[in-house]
Amino acid sequence: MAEKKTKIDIFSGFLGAGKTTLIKKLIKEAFAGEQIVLIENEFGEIGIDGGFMREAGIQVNELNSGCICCSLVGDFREALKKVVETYHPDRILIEPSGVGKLSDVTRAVEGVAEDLPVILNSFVTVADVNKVKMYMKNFGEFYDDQVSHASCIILSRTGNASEEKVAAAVALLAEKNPTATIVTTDWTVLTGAQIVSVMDGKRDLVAELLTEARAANVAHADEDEHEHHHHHHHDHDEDDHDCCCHHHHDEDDDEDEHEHHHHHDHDDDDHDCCHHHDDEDEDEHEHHHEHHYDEHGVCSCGHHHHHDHDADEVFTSWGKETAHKYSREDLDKALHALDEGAYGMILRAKGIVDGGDTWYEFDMVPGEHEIRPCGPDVTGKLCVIGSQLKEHEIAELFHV
Ligand SMILES: Nc1nc2c(ncn2[C@@H]2O[C@H](COP(=O)(O)OP(=O)(O)OP(=O)(O)O)[C@@H](O)[C@H]2O)c(=O)[nH]1
Repeated sequence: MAEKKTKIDIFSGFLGAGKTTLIKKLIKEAFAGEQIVLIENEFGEIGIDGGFMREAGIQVNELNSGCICCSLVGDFREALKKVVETYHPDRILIEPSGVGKLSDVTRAVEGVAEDLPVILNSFVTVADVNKVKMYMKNFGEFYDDQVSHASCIILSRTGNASEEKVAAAVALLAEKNPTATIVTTDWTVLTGAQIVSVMDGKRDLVAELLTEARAANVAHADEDEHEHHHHHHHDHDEDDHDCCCHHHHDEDDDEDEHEHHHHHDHDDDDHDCCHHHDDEDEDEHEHHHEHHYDEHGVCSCGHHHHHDHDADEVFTSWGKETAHKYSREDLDKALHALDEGAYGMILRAKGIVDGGDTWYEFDMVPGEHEIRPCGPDVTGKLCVIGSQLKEHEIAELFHV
């Protein structure tokens, strides 16, 4: 009997895009009968997402480290091997850091997957419909890499977006990746199974139509030859038209083609985090070299980093554990303040804190935030990610 192969699905997406939300939905709605292992790589000092996954009883291997490709090749090889050999799961979901390059992740997974009974099933990229333009402009090096290497792109927050906004996002994404299926329907009205069938490539209408057209051509050629007039009906309403073509990611994708936009362009109408930096000189946009992997000669992933930037050269994170108590109003005020620009370019903040009577979890991305009551944790945790973070001021803002 053939050995069962574990499917590997990689969920990439920029900070706050909605990866965790999507994974939660799929685990609940689509993977209920399957044995799932989630491997996360949180960018940031405190991996807050680990908490809820642990609650859900799912094995989490958190790899808290800046350089995603390095940590993947180092810890990840072992983690993946161990997970496969110990659990023989049906699927392994990998959620890399929001600022990791998908190409680094997929290459690392492909490398370690060769000797294991696994198949790389999908490379999904979650993209916030409201931020496609802004992130492409400001963080193209990371963002475009995630977009162009995806086999399936799932737009988040389309429920509140206008048709024009969705169309504009699709046009930009399709330009960078003409072959990926782009899911535009608000995912709250889709079932998890519908989303998984797109990820698994079962419902690729373009492929179905191409197959149909090809079959029709053959049929016509046949007819011409034999002057027969049989009607060849090709029935494609079954879901088993498994076209694998869109899972191929030719290695000739030229990474050097990625432009390194680090200026802060703000001429769009999107909510953006950066509108307070218009007067910045492009060159002034610093690249923190605190975690410069070049000083070790070669990064352990073996990739050349000459013109590339590691995520942690551009993005930094600030994290604190705290027993401080925050009212909902305190949090609301602090999260609004973070979005004003005075604390650096904040791309993401999240945390779980003691609120006195209850605990609160919060999530912030540029232009919006959410505060939810939740159960207590062992201590409060705060995490802020962005570039040019004013750490001292952020600490003061949160009274820590
Ligand atoms: N309205 C709406 N909110 C969403 C959607 N997707 C995500 N969010 C919210 O956006 C915030 C961030 O979502 P996450 O799922 O944590 O995003 P993530 O990509 O895992 O973020 P990182 O942890 O930074 O990698 C949360 O407050 C979510 O509730 C969506 O489709 N619609």
